[in-house]
Amino acid sequence: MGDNSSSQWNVDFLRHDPSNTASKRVLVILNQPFSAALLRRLWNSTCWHCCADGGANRLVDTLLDTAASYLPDLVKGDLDSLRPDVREYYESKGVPVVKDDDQDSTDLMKCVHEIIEKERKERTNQYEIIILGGLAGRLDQTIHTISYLYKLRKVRERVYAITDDNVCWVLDSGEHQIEIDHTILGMTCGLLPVGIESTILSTSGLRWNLRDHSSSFDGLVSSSNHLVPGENVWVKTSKPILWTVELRSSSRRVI
Ligand SMILES: Nc1ncnc2c1ncn2[C@@H]1O[C@H](COP(=O)(O)OP(=O)(O)OP(=O)(O)O)[C@@H](O)[C@H]1O
Ligand SMILES: Cc1ncc(C[n+]2csc(CCO)c2C)c(N)n1
Repeated sequence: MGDNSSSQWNVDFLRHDPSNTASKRVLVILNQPFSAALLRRLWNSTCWHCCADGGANRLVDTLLDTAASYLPDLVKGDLDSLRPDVREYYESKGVPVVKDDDQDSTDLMKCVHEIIEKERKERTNQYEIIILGGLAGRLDQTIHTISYLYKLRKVRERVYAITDDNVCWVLDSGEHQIEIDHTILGMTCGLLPVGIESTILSTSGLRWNLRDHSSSFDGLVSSSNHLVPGENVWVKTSKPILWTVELRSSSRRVI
């Protein structure tokens, strides 16, 4: 959380056997397409599940006749996208559907506020937050998701955004060890200097490494970089930077 410390990262929440760590994570489902395979993996590695408004439509439409086995703990938002049939379905199953009309915060923000409230009530440590969706589709929403990752990094340890194609999170200023599971992650990755003037980057474990090199949005942007088989990644950055890595296409299909 912005203290220039050294952090360890992994994507254990994408593994098949994460049940021992599910209790520390929560899932926010946005209104964007996702595969049933990805949803099931994330569901099993999280202990609380919230749909942002039309995210509930996606859940029902993706799970079809297995929807009753994956009931969310909450549907929250301004509810302008939630279909009446989906609302009726979840209400009939006892799922709380909560309308929040605030026009200065997005449905994603409304869900995160619920997580903060949950932590306050439980007097528990912070949950890790997995955001499903929000990285494609409307550009304003996509940029909002990334901006929110940046804002949340100031107050929370771990927030990830994931789709069938990518997983990304903000690496705060400091050093980062990123454990790479090559059975889950694809080859391509990027270090994207979003929202900062510039950063000084050093890396190892990439095909194209940098050493004390300046990176900025109107200068060097490390896109289309590659992971190296068998290696983990190390990043040192003087300013927060967005780390993104492609998911292996097989992890979208296998449940
Ligand atoms: N086209 C999109 N591209 C990227 N993210 C999206 C898109 N549509 C929705 N989302 C994400 O899903 C959440 C719920 O979306 P929904 O469609 O239900 O409501 P919205 O009215 O589009 O969003 P909001 O009310 O937050 O502006 C949004 O807050 C956003 O994070
Ligand atoms: C400066 C400014 N720009 C845009 C919005 C619009 N807006 C932002 S979040 C939100 C809620 C969507 O469910 C809406 C309508 C605003 N309020 N203030």
